[in-house]
Amino acid sequence: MTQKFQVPQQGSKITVNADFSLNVPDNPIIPFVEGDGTGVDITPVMRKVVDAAVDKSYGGKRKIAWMEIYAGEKATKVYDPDTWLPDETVQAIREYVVSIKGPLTTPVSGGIRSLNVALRQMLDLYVCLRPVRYFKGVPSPVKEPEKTDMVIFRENTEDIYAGVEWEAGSPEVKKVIEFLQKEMGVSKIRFPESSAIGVKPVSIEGSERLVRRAIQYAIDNKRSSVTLVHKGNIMKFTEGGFKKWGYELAQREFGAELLDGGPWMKLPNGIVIKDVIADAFLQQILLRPDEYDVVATLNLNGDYISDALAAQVGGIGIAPGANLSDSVAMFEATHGTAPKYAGKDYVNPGSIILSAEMMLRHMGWIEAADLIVKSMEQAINAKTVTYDFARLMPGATQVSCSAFGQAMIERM
Ligand SMILES: NC(=O)C1=CN([C@@H]2O[C@H](COP(=O)(O)OP(=O)(O)OC[C@H]3O[C@@H](n4cnc5c(N)ncnc54)[C@H](OP(=O)(O)O)[C@@H]3O)[C@@H](O)[C@H]2O)C=CC1
Ligand SMILES: O=C(O)CCC(=O)C(=O)O
Ligand SMILES: [Mg+2]
Repeated sequence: MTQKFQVPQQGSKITVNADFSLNVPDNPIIPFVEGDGTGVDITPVMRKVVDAAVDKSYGGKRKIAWMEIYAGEKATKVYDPDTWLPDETVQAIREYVVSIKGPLTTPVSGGIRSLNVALRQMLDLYVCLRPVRYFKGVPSPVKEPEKTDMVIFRENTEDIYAGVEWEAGSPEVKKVIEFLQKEMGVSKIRFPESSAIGVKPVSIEGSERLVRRAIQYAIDNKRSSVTLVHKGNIMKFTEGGFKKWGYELAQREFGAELLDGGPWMKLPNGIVIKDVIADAFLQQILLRPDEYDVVATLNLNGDYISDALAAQVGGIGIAPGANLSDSVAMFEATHGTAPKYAGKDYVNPGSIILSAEMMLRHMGWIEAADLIVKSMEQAINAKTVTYDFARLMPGATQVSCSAFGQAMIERM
């Protein structure tokens, strides 16, 4: 099949060195996936804002050569009705090293499995990095939102999220149940005739590489603690394993020592390694958010925690993220396609813009990244905001998705 996307003439590839540092040319080719639903609204605004920030910061010396690649509904139109995630899209994300994507729809119950999850698994993007911080002036449901300043490291390739499951009533699930009952002695499946079954794989390697990245991040960014969030009291070998392997790694690779007899630990530089059970964590982040800093957790917990923490600082309209392997980085918003608002130029583009801000920082284009943060802070300060903030912000001027991007550009 001939390649469906156009490689820009003017740009060149970002490359990776043996130590995983990047060589970023002045005109890097950055692949982007527009995304389904509100992707058509937020992705073009993100590109405009990024182009303006780069132009203002480097006076034309640097410029991104955007390259559209396809996934989701748009891929079914560009390729054929059954092609949701073309091989060449996956290959481009791998080859061009740094990319950004809009949200992709996953139907509930039947239909295709998540393309987002598939991308993370196929490219082994094992870290889902989601920083959560407060922007002054953003309306929040908590009294002191500025106390929430956490960086989530969510394991991105394993867990019940990996999608190993069988439908109720299927011949496959019957086989699995029979195996569990007859060969594994499982007697606790409450309704064996009508159960669907899912499997939760959690490995030592998968847990260790995630916790390693979280601890290294805490060290590099002078953070105060790393908290392992798990449900290890109930799921002893999977979530409990994650906690155990996390502590062991901290001790073995980072020289952590027991704190007051354990189980909490302390690194030689004072960073505390601790753990908390997931349900308790979800109430403590509301009551005492300042006790948490870097958070390392499994895939499903991380999904829930991301949206919950985002709400504390104003909602998923400004919650950015990155999916990372050792070499490849694919940036994306925390939120989904918000289908009811699709194509209405209505939603907040802040989340994908801040994901692009993370991308620029990752590329070492710090000045442009800083300019994005500054202009967003100023637009919010001027109470020029999209519906999600305006409905909670007395005296705000509600603007469209594209007008919010424009308001940022005017403040650069
Ligand atoms: N990485 C990805 O691509 C992701 C994809 N998805 C997929 O997206 C689809 C829809 O999922 P759903 O559960 O509705 O979750 P969404 O995150 O798409 O939307 C939930 C709610 O969040 C608010 N919201 C979402 N985006 C924005 C934005 N840009 N600005 C302001 N508010 C926003 C809206 O709240 P309100 O109604 O209050 O205005 C919206 O109704 C599903 O198919 C899901 O699988 C979900 C998450 C991530
Ligand atoms: O893949 C999806 O559709 C949902 C993913 C999601 O909610 C997330 O990664 O935060
Ligand atoms: Mg989610």
